[in-house]
Amino acid sequence: MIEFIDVKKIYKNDKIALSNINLKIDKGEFVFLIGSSGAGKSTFMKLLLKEEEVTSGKLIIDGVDITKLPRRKVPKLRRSMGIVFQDFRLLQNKNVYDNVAFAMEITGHSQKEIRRKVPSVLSLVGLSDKAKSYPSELSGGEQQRVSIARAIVNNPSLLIADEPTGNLDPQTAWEIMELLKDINKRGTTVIMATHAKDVVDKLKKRVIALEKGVIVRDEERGTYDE
Ligand SMILES: Nc1ncnc2c1ncn2[C@@H]1O[C@H](COP(=O)(O)OP(=O)(O)OP(=O)(O)O)[C@@H](O)[C@H]1O
Repeated sequence: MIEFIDVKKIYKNDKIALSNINLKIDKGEFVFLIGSSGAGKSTFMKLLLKEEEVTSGKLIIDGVDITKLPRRKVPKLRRSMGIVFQDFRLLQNKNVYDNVAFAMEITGHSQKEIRRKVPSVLSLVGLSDKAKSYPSELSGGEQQRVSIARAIVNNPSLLIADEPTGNLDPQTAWEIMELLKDINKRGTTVIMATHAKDVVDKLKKRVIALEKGVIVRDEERGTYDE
């Protein structure tokens, strides 16, 4: 469970990126984070990842206030989260299998565990036949599937997706949304920042709308516009 209590984020240049953020996200929820450019969506996600520090307030994840978490415990926090970006961010010199395997290697898994887990995750995202392909040989949708496989291979409890369909054509975007829905059904909490009105309107999940750093709307089964 995630809880923001009076969270404020002011960047070093005095820019107030988020203020008065109070919300709870239960385990297993699917949440869309919407808002125009500069509204604070990326900042919201960076605070969860502890890539940026909260200026004031508390941010509690599974009972721990991460604003007080010592540096040495940050890697463990990040291991409990998977992250997917709009631009995929795959390692171009590694094939599909190795891109996913690498995420397990850097978190200290054995080769035996890797050989067991990577094929099952590639199968889950529908890429078993592309294991030996390099990112440059894949379509955008396939590259996003690899990045999702990499994000979930360590069984994170939270998946953070920053505009995951932003670079994809509408049909491919829907396929990626189906995959994210599947992953959510298996118990992973999903927080997805998006500008994709059609996706938000169709899925009818919780919608948290930010405007100039404050929450202006928080609706169960919400839509993109009010
Ligand atoms: N490192 C930084 N230093 C100073 N100001 C920043 C920094 N990062 C973001 N900001 C500012 O904080 C505000 C919120 O930015 P943020 O990136 O969270 O918005 P966003 O909703 O994710 O936008 P987009 O949809 O364009 O990604 C903006 O005014 C931005 O200029």
